[in-house]
Amino acid sequence: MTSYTKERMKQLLKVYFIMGSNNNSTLAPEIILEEALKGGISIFQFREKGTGALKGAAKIQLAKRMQELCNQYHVPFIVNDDIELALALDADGVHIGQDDENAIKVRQLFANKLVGVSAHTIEEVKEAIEAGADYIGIGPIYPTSTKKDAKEVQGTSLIEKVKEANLTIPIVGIGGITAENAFPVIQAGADGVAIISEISMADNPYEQTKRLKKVVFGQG
Ligand SMILES: Cc1ncc(COP(=O)(O)OP(=O)(O)O)c(N)n1
Ligand SMILES: Cc1nc(C(=O)O)sc1CCOP(=O)(O)O
Ligand SMILES: [Mg+2]
Repeated sequence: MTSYTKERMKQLLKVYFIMGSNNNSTLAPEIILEEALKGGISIFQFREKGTGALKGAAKIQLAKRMQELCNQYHVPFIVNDDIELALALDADGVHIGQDDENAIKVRQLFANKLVGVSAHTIEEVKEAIEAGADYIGIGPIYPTSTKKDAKEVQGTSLIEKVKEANLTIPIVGIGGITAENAFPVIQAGADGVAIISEISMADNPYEQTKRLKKVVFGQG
């Protein structure tokens, strides 16, 4: 664990926005991120992967611009998968999946930073806790077309299992989450929702973020 308490971590997970340069429609990624920041996202993950993803200097430059925006709004900036980039930018943390760098090693490398781990079974959740993860990402909750290699849709079943097992690690649900279907994820026991397309492809990312935030706080 880092210096973030579990309670603080749970607050940060409320509306977790994730994006890269290929998740947008007409607006530029930086514009979308700033609108989402104004709308009240609680944490941001830079996830530059998939068709047409930037590489090399272009990727680093975009990451830096997005990090600067997050800093302006005092929102933690997390890097997906790319440990080297996270270290180079002194990011606030990293998110890794089961096919990425080993969680124990990542925990050591990012001793005072946030480490998020994806989990699809209760065993993976327990392993992530053992490795010292600050939070777990559970998904896909609903069908998603954003991640081509997503696992089978599991609804909220694993979230419920984690709560039944009295495991207190902060949880964020991910995959196909919209303002219309977010509340059951919270009701099942997640601390927040992780979103790509519902915000990044929205006509108005600011309004969409505000809508999601209301739902997560039970005011939707
Ligand atoms: C918050 C959050 N949860 C889960 C994931 C998925 O991570 P992973 O399984 O490593 O897949 P990729 O995102 O790397 O394709 C995530 N990124 N964020
Ligand atoms: C990045 C990611 N991880 C998932 C998982 O199940 O671990 S689903 C997913 C894509 C989330 O995008 P959208 O909000 O557009 O469905
Ligand atoms: Mg990954």
